[in-house]
Amino acid sequence: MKSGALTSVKLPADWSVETILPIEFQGREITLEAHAYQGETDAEQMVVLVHRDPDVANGSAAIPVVRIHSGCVTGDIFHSLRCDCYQQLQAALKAITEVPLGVIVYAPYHEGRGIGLFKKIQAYALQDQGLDTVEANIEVGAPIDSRDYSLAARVLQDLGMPEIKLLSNNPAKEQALKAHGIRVAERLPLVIKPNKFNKRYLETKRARMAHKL
Ligand SMILES: Nc1nc2c(ncn2[C@@H]2O[C@H](COP(=O)(O)OP(=O)(O)OP(=O)(O)O)[C@@H](O)[C@H]2O)c(=O)[nH]1
Ligand SMILES: [Zn+2]
Repeated sequence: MKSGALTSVKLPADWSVETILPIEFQGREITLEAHAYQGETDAEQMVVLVHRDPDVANGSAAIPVVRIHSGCVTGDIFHSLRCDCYQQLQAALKAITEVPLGVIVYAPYHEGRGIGLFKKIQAYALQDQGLDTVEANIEVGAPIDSRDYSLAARVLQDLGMPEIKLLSNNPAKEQALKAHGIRVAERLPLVIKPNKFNKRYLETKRARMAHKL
């Protein structure tokens, strides 16, 4: 295990394991590396999928295209139309498999922008009554966005990826990674066409959370 540049995150001795994960994607079988990481607490676990194109000479030296994806049970698993998470995840999978080196850092504990599944559904119920996504978080007594990117940054360092191309529309995510020592060479947009269920949510992200939509 390589030692990372960041020392702020206290990690257990055995904080990473690695295996191979074959997946079916768009009718094709793709074999990815799967790394699991364990943060300071049991709750902070993430899986990192790495795609390396075996046909590209020295592909591992390329600047990786990276998606840091916040867990969304309703979207990622059930393809909810209230958010854009599922489509973003699919677009990210496509993007990482089309480059010499591509990575998805999947953080289940970032569910609901860090407030967890129960409170997110509570916030949805308030949005049904007219609140927007920001107001609803405040109403349930939660921060608007409580995600912490220190572990993600530490993991990228461990993987030998101190410089990345970030798949995201969220400038705050880019800033947070930079603050934790990751160089973001480029931010690659991941814009999904709105539908009638997520139109207001996406509009609020643009207007109140500075997302580049
Ligand atoms: N609290 C809360 N969380 C939500 C809501 N809708 C989606 N989420 C969560 O928001 C997270 C995704 O964050 P987003 O703000 O959509 O996007 P982002 O990750 O900041 O930015 P991108 O990189 O551009 O996708 C997931 O964990 C979702 O579960 C909502 O209305 N309230
Ligand atoms: Zn979602």
